[in-house]
Amino acid sequence: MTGTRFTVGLTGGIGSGKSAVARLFAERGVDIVDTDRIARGLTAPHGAAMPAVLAAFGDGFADAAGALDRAKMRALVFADPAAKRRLEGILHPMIRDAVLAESLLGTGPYVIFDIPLLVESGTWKSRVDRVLVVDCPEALQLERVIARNGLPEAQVQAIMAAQAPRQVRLAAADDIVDNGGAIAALPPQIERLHSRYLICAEGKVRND
Ligand SMILES: CC(C)(COP(=O)(O)OP(=O)(O)OC[C@H]1O[C@@H](n2cnc3c(N)ncnc32)[C@H](O)[C@@H]1O)[C@@H](O)C(=O)NCCC(=O)NCCS
Ligand SMILES: Nc1ncnc2c1ncn2[C@@H]1O[C@H](COP(=O)(O)OP(=O)(O)OP(=O)(O)O)[C@@H](O)[C@H]1O
Repeated sequence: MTGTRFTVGLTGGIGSGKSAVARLFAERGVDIVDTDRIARGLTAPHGAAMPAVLAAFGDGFADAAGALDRAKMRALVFADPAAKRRLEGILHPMIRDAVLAESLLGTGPYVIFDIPLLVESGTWKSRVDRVLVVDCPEALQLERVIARNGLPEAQVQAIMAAQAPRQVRLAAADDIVDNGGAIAALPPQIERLHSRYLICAEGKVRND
């Protein structure tokens, strides 16, 4: 990637700790572009994707306020790969455009794209300078998501089955954050990575 700021693609399976890691970079002044946040905005009441989503899936997928009924859509797409492809076909191009637009706005030393599906989607790898994977054992992902969302174990398993396996994601990593331990183990790892990324960002500015 040339002509843009140094960009890190942050990824990891559901519940691996991407948001916790992104927060620590944000505290250090790094710009974060979060695709889950963008996707939620697109499917909020009057969100830009809602007309296309309802045309494809039916008005029954909107709640009373006109937002996406997320629980209903979650139950559908993680049980029906064709429906998942249809939803992604609507949302992913809109998410991609919004990410690239938002990345131009920040003023931090570099930018992190928080993209759960970076490894799966194929389109992002060439748009980031480094891939940072947040890793933890799958049993911990399961435990943390159930504790956070109260989702049934089978539904979390279905979401994990729709994502790249841990080893495939790790094979795509330039850098890895180990989140298999306590939250307190994160800051020293983020501090080390941040120091290195600042040097990379500086180098990129000089070479541009
Ligand atoms: C299916 C939806 C409605 C479920 O909403 P819900 O509020 O339960 O989940 P939320 O959006 O907070 O996502 C939570 C996590 O689910 C996983 N996930 C979401 N979408 C997908 C997907 N298409 N494939 C695999 N995993 C996914 C990610 O790990 C994500 O971090 C929602 O995730 C959605 O609109 N997904 C399609 C858009 C998409 O692919 N988003 C991923 C970021 S690009
Ligand atoms: N090291 C840890 N120890 C205990 N709990 C943790 C740890 N890291 C994260 N968590 C908790 O696990 C849950 C998932 O973490 P987080 O939301 O950061 O993951 P995520 O990868 O962003 O998830 P998603 O893919 O669903 O957006 C949160 O409730 C978070 O507080």
